[in-house]
Amino acid sequence: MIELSDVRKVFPARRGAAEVVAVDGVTLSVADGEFAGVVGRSGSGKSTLARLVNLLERPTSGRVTVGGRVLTDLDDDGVREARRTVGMIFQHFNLLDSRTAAGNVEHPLELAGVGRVERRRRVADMLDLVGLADRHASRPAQLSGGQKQRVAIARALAARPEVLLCDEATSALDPSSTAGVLDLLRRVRAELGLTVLLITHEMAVVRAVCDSAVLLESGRVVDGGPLTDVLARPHSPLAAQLLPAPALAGHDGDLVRVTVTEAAPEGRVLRTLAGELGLDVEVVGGSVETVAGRRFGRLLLSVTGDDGRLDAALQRLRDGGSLVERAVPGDEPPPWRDEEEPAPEPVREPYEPRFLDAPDVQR
Ligand SMILES: Nc1ncnc2c1ncn2[C@@H]1O[C@H](COP(=O)(O)OP(=O)(O)OP(=O)(O)O)[C@@H](O)[C@H]1O
Repeated sequence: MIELSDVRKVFPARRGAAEVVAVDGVTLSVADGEFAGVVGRSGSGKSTLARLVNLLERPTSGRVTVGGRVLTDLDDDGVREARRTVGMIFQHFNLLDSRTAAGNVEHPLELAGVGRVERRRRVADMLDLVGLADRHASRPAQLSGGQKQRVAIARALAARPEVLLCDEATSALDPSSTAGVLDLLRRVRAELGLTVLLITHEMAVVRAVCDSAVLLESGRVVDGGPLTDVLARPHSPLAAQLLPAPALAGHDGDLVRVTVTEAAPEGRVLRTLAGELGLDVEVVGGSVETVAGRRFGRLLLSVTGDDGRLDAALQRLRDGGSLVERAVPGDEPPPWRDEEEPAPEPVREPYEPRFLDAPDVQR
């Protein structure tokens, strides 16, 4: 379980730059075994939030609890020890070039003082788990991006963490490697009962694997919850990013937004408007997808015909449980582009200070 209670992180002013409030009073709870996403535009505080969970950054104020232990009450030695219960994977893998896949997975176990026989056993188990047993002797340069991330996952899991933090873990991968890594994360979550906190700017990743998500804006949580709740809320800014259907100017008819759930499917809306009323209906945007095992969607219709009949029909549809409303151009922000490059990394302390001893560390 991860619990953040009113957590704030302020980076002090430096070299002429003003102070930055990166995380601004976040309260968040991720249950044992939950797969939770944190999304937001570049600079909204996602990575800082992830680094606060394992105290790579100490919060300026607030409380961080992982697995029942209040990390913010621990001294630096206590935090180093507790950090073993929190694995982390990164966009650029952070593997040691000079070591083989097996050597990389073994590294944190060496640092933790695990004996040689046990180390070897766990390395073999972990490489097997991520499907890379036959590449144990390969060096990172000989592996694809997806394989490197699998090694990084094996390394993160070798110390048997309770929590796995994934910071843009698929952002450097092509779509098929992304799908493979997400499948693997889903599988290890199920097999090992892990709690996963996944930081991403890619909505497709959230739709594919998360049970819940929060939307960060300027360091604050502005929306969130189980995806099945979020996607059923017509005015959710997070749903507008997960299944975008923004109203754009340039359509002849009246715009109607339909929120699609299994309890409120779009069929009745289309049958009523087009079939019963004979209005001219065109789908001008949106999508319907399976998320968290259920069918959800947001559709934007352009409806041409008698205005008064349309209003009466929308009211009747709402009374019958359909989620419909008039939309006007610009009433919700356009989606962030999935391919949007995250901003350059700010200078940060490394994941594991002792990795710095290695001359070939990649960051
Ligand atoms: N070590 C640091 N020192 C100063 N400012 C920092 C530091 N780390 C992050 N920031 C600032 O905090 C804000 C949030 O940054 P953060 O990297 O957490 O956002 P993000 O949502 O992860 O962005 P991205 O998706 O681009 O990685 C930004 O304004 C960033 O410049």
